[in-house]
Amino acid sequence: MTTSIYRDALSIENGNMHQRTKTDPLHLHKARRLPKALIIGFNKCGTAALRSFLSIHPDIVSPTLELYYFSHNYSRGLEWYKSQMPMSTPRQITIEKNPGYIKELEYMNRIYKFNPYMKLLVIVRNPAVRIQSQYVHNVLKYLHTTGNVSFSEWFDRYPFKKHVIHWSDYASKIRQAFSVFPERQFLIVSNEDLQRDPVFVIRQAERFLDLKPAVTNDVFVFNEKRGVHCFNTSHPFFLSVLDNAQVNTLTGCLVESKGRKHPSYDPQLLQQVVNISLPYVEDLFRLIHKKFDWKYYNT
Ligand SMILES: Nc1ncnc2c1ncn2[C@@H]1O[C@H](COP(=O)(O)OS(=O)(=O)O)[C@@H](OP(=O)(O)O)[C@H]1O
Repeated sequence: MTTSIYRDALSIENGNMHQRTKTDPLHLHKARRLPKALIIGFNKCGTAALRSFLSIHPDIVSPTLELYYFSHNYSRGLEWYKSQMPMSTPRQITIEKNPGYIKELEYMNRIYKFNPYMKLLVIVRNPAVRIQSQYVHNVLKYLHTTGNVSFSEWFDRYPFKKHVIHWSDYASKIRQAFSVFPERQFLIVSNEDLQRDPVFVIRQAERFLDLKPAVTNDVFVFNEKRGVHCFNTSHPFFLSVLDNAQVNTLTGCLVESKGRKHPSYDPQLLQQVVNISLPYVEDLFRLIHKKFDWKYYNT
C-alpha cells in the first residue's frame, strides 16, 4: 500500500500533469517529479560521480544540488522539495543524492514515510583511502581555522581510534538503514569499481532501477591527467549533463574538488588505520554478502 504522503504527492503531480496536457498538448507531459531513488551515502566515496554518471542515462534526471530535504530542510515541506527537481517526462526517474541521509535513523524513517518503495543507492570506498580524501577535504575547507595541518597531525587532533572507526564503519549505518527498508531496495557499489569501469556500475544501477541498458563505454573517456573517467564531450548524451554544475563542460570531467591529490601515508600510520578498520570492513562484507577488492584488506 502506498503511504499517504507519497500518494498525496503523486496525486498533486498527476493533477498538475493532467492540467498541463489539457492546455498544452505539446508539453510532452513534462513536470517536476519527486525522486523514486536516492543516493544516500557515503561522504567522499564518489557520490557526485555516481550521480553525474547515472544522470547521463536518458531515463534519469537529477538535481545538481544537494537538497538536504530529509535532513535539515525537512520543515520546508514536500512542495518545496518538488519545486527543486528538474523537469522530467513520465518515463524518467528522478534521483537525488545526499551522502548524509544514511547517517541518521531519523532521516531514513522520513524517507520511508515519504515512500516505502524508495530505491536506495549506496557507494562505499576503501576506508584507508577514504580517510585521505577526508583529510584533504577538511584541510582545504577549514584551512582558515585549522591552518596547514599535516596528515599525521590531523589524526593527532582527534581521538585517533574513534576517528578511524567513525569513517570506516559503513556497516553500522547500512544495518541501521536495513532496519527501515528491505535489503532488496538497496544497491551497494564501490568507488573503486566506479573508477575502474563506470559502465559496470551503471549496468547494475540500470537493472536495479528497472531501466533499459542505455549507457555504453563510448559515453566515457579515461582522462590520463586526472586519472579518472570523464564524459566523452562528443557523445550525444553529453548534452544532457551540460547544466550539471559539477561537470566541467570543456573537459567532461567532474570539477577539481572531486578528485584531489592525496597525501602519502607514513607506513606505521597506514598499518594502524588498516588494523583498526579491518573488523569494520569484514563486518560490511558479511552484512552485504559481497566483497570489494580493497588494497590492504586481504579479507
Ligand atoms: N570519475 C570518477 N569515478 C569515480 N569516482 C570519482 C570520479 N571522480 C571523482 N571521484 C571520486 O569522488 C570522490 C568524492 O566523493 P563524493 O562526491 O562522495 O564527495 S562528497 O562527500 O560529496 O564531498 C573523490 O575523492 P578524492 O579523490 O579524494 O577527491 C574521487 O575519488
